[in-house]
Amino acid sequence: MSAYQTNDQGELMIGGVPATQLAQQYGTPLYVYDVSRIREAIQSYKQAFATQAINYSASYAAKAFATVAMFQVAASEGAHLDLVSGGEITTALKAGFNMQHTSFNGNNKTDEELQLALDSGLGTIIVDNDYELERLSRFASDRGATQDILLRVTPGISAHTHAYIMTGQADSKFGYDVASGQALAAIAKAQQLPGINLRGIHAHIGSQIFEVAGYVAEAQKLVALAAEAHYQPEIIDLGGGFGIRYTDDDKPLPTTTFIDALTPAIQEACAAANMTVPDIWLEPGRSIVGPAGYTLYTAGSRKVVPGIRTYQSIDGGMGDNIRPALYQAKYDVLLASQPDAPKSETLTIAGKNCESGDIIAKDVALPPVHPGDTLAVLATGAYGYSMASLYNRNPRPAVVFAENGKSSVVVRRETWQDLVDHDLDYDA
Ligand SMILES: Cc1ncc(COP(=O)(O)O)c(C=O)c1O
Ligand SMILES: N[C@@H](CCCC[NH3+])C(=O)O
Repeated sequence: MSAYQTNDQGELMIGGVPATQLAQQYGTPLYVYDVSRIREAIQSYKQAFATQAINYSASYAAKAFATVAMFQVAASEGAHLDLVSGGEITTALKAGFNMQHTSFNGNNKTDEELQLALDSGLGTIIVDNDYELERLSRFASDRGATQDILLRVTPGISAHTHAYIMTGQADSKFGYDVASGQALAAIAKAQQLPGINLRGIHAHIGSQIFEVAGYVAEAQKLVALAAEAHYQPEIIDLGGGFGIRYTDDDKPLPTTTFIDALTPAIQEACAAANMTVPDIWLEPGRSIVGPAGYTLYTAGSRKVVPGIRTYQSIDGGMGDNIRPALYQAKYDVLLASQPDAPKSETLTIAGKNCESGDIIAKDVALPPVHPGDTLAVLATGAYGYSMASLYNRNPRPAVVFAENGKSSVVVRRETWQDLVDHDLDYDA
């Protein structure tokens, strides 16, 4: 699929609605999702597994974009949810999500979060460490309950991605270390503790990954760990991390390529270890919502630094998209009214925050841009809204869903008044 769609007039279309119309109707900066693309991405996991003789579950990793409306779309497509905080659990409850179909990850779950998970009947808690395991055992036993869990382990695999989003290598804050024997000990311990039903093993090797080799190695490592522990898992959860296209530099693999590689890897490893093939669980986040999301901005002031570059400022920036500043992430930018017009300008798209590093895209080729024009940044659907901040007291943008030519607000725009509503006077 092309990275974007246009209508007969050559205008950028999102979910069947012209992007300039969305900008006019709802204001900018604005997050817009093409909901059909979210649905297609969820279905791509189902279709990829359909050809495999294996039981599976695909949980949407909510951290990529956690809102009530998104969880309702996930439910309508039959996806499960992976949650990482009390806030995400509360969002799932508000969305009316079947909590049995959710899992709960995180390296430092608080007592309140564990109790909320138990209160809400959350399906599977993915336990990260002994401190959590012992408290969960106690909390569940105290209420006469038994909680299904997986154990999160760190398999010692370095995926080729940005250092900040690598998680599977041994030097990581997440999970029980496999190499030093922590994971082996945890499997034995979890099987003994009251209030705990150990259903399997979980790992996540990183994010924005474009190779199957890491997943194959991960699958083999998890099966080997189970075999060494003389433990037959019901579930092996390989996490998420499937890479997407931000610019032409990124070459994402089709979902089927990943599934076609990791399924036989698990089957063969299980056959060699004389184990029954467990269910495979995955937790894709970025690949479900990333390409479906656009951020619309209005062009404002411009500064030409002769012989160096031209800064074109927009009415948003690092507050709504921290990824360029945090990971040196690259994005494509389009002139929404005529994305395919001849590109005669080279512009650096600068945010409005008080940071020199608040640059959304450097030296991008664009048609002539004038103040008031709508600019669209592509593939901002994952980790844009969910990592947004209030830096400089810029309110967070609204989120709009567009599908089949219709659009509606699913998160209302924050106002300046919202920002001060939480402030209290201090009687100095
Ligand atoms: C445990 C876990 N599962 C799933 C994900 C989702 O990853 P991605 O959005 O790259 O698919 C993450 C984030 O990297 C994660 O930490
Ligand atoms: N937030 C990161 C990915 C880390 C995901 C969580 N483990 C990103 O924007 O790429």
